Amino acid sequence: MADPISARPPEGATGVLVLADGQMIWGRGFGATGAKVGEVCFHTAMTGYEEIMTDPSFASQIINFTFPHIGNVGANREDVEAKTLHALGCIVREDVTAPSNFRSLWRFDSWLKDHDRIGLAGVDTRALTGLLRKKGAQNAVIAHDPKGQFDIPALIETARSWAGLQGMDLARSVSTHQSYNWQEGIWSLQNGYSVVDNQKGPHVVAIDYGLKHNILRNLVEAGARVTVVKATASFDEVMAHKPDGVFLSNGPGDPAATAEYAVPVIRQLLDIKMPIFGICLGHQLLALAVGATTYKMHQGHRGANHPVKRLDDSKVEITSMNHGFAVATDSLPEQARPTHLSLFDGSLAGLELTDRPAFSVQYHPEASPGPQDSYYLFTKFIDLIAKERP
Ligand SMILES: NC(=O)CC[C@H](N)C(=O)O
Repeated sequence: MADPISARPPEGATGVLVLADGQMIWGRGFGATGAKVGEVCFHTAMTGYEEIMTDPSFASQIINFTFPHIGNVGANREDVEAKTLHALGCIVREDVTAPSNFRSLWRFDSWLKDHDRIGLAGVDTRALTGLLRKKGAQNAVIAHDPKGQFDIPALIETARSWAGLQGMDLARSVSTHQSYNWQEGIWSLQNGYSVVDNQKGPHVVAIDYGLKHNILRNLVEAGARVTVVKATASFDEVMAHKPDGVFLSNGPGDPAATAEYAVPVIRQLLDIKMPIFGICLGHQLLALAVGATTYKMHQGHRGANHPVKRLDDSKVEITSMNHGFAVATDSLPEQARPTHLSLFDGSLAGLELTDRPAFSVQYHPEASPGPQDSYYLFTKFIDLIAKERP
């Protein structure tokens, strides 16, 4: 490798990804200018870049998209998973084109710029993915300057001195500050989003560690009346809403760090046999609450076609995944039964408690983006509540 400090950008480079080990990946910057530090990881979904960029689970992450054409349907108000973009930026193969979609409101690059997110185009994203598979997710800086002037030593230092996601609680920073009700169902081409009034349905309190809107929509479609509360809500604050069931959401960062304030609340909910359903970070927190441990994965799972084996009937669900931490299967206590396994690496993809009405999955059944094989889990939760709280 060339001396990283003296390596010059190729002609016309207006963007760069600087890895903590000093490697530089040059390209054409787009979106906002400046520099941002985070973890660079790769995502293999072929569609759904709006959902991915707005998913709060991607806070402090830079997404390297393996699909080469990203941004070509622009951005709209319907496909977002949160009010703003949460991924720090993205790396793409092809330059962003003008949007070609009747729903598009913004060009992808101006959408990034408006939300202070940096893009890097013209990168050999396959080679970068190869590097990330080999070395694992990397701490890095993504930078964009239209004049192509970069203080490389300073960027390397920023990437090197960033603490990394391990030990980092990010749920608190992306969570809502105030409780609110949610009534929107899932989107259809004919009707867009409809308001679903489930006043008589079971009341689900969703703890927002960084939740995605499509999870709330699926809970509503399954029949729940939904109230969202902040990540740091106490047991009493949760119970003040008189829940029939509690949902633990997905979210960014290290589950072991978020556990400090989330686990005591979950344990109290388990003690009163509250029906619980957790997704992704919520799954990890449920596992931590019963004494299991989590670990940081080498490269993580991020894509929309991850096969998962359902152990009860050996059926395979094709799932959407986005996680960089996982629950250590061998750390599960006796009363936590593995229900799903990743067919990519055998890691734990779901569990169920045998002595409490609680279950969780590591993947994203709300399928946003991705296949809808696992929508049934939302109904399973509502059925569980009906059984436990007739
Ligand atoms: N989507 C999520 O909830 C991600 C959970 C956790 N931050 C992880 O990376 O494993």
